[in-house]
Amino acid sequence: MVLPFKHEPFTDFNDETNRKEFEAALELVESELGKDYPLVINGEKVFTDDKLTSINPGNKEQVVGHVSQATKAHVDRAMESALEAFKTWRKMPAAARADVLFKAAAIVRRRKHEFSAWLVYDAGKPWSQADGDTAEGIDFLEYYGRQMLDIAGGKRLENRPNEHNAYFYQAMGPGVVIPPWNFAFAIVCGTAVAPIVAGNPVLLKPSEHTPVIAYKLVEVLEEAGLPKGVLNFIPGDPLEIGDYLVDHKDTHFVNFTGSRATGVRIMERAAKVQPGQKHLKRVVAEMGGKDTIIVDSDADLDLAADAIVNSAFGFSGQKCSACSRAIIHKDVYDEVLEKAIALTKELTIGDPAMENVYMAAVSNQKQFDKIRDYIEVGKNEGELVYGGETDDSKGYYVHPTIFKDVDPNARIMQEEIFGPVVAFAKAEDFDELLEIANNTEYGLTGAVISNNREHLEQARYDFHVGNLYFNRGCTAAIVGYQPFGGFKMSGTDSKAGGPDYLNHFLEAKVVSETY
Ligand SMILES: NC(=O)c1ccc[n+]([C@@H]2O[C@H](COP(=O)([O-])OP(=O)(O)OC[C@H]3O[C@@H](n4cnc5c(N)ncnc54)[C@H](O)[C@@H]3O)[C@@H](O)[C@H]2O)c1
Ligand SMILES: N[C@@H](CCC=O)C(=O)O
Repeated sequence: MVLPFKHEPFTDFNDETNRKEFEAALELVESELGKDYPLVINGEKVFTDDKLTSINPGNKEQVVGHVSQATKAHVDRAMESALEAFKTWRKMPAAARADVLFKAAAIVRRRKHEFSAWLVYDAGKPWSQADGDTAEGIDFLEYYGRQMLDIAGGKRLENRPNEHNAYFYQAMGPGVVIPPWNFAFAIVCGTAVAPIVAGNPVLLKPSEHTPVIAYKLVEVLEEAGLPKGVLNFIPGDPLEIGDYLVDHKDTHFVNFTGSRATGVRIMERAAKVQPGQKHLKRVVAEMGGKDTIIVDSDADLDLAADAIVNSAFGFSGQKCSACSRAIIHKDVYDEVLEKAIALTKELTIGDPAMENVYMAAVSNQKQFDKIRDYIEVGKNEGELVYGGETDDSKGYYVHPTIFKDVDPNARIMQEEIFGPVVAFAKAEDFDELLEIANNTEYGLTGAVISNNREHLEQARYDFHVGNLYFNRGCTAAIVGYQPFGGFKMSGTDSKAGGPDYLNHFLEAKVVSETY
């Protein structure tokens, strides 16, 4: 009997014992940096000469690992092994498939700080953010295992005399999983294990920025008993194998999370039927955000400032859910801005491998350059009232940055920056707060800080985002509690960590028997 789902608790780093244990995990992982990692195809470890090097974003000199890169020929081999594995994995009882996930969750839980320490080095995550990422990965394993058990029996249909009707779900076939680097354990884990537990073998192409922690997941699933060929690990240059994976005639689905540009490209390519392809491909594409917190005239202003600062600067704003727009009622604008600046001044920034800091380096040079450029753009679009400093001499450090009096149509109000930059703007009344909140092409998360029940109810239906929060920040959805996915150009609204998620990777079948 499986216990009810409960989300994995976060570690309290004020506790001396927890801090010591985390430091020990960092030491362990540091002693393992710089190793070589293979592809995994049909359970076989394949080392290639062409390797990508993963570095610590907080300390560019430090090599986290050298990871073999797959070619198109490797993709073909991986697909063949996935097709072979599909023959048996799809018929494995749902409970047995779920057990692999439950066992993997138990393994990761026992080695939780070690996984988080890998995230500190591979993704540059501060301790608490790394801990949250690992906890979310555990949650996905526990939640999707249970969800599979729940739907394994199918749905009830009506029966007539001498006729028995059955409605059940079956796997679709092998698919491709393409995650981003920003939740380098949780999203990799969730987007891979959901189709797997549903019975579909997977080709996993991790982000080129965080391949080592992705390999650690592959090891765990193997240890948990996943049969060979069900999870093929094929890191590689997206320019070489990205389109090839999506276009492959045997790809049945693409489970993608990443930028709008890549998601749209995948959608378009996957729609084209290739020679020899005998099915339509499904695409789950969870993409970017330009997320807004609106603050009403009647609101808890300390809560508002806290929500804005933590949603904008947690993990340096590198969350699709991050608050990059704070739209404030004119009566409380100055006060909220002042409080937000005061809170931001208290944030600590540094190398996350050295101490438990609030913010660390951003992920990579491309990210750093992009954010720095947007800060320059912002200087012409509003008034820089805090931060703006950047330094990539040792790692990719960007300080938390606040602009005020920005036109809601300005570039820094419309384009996803994916860094620690938040723009403030003023609105006349609640209608205008909502109008500005909705005036982007994205629709992922948003929050309303208000004591006015009528206004909250108005926002419930008129604030067009997939994940809307009242009187809290707009980040940190929890599996099973806030299923996650966006509207508009934020994606296909897949609601990861929610009760319908596995259906994206299943076909419903009806069998009707006459007696
Ligand atoms: N909506 C969500 O749930 C969610 C969650 C996390 C991140 N994101 C978004 O992800 C973005 C940041 O991640 P990123 O920088 O890794 O995004 P990205 O689009 O650059 O890369 C995402 C993945 O796609 C791969 N890729 C790149 N080009 C490809 C191609 N032509 N074909 C196939 N695969 C290709 C990359 O190698 C990577 O694995 C942000 O826009 C963020 O908002 C969204
Ligand atoms: N699910 C995460 C965001 C994932 C994207 O980066 C959150 O709710 O903050």
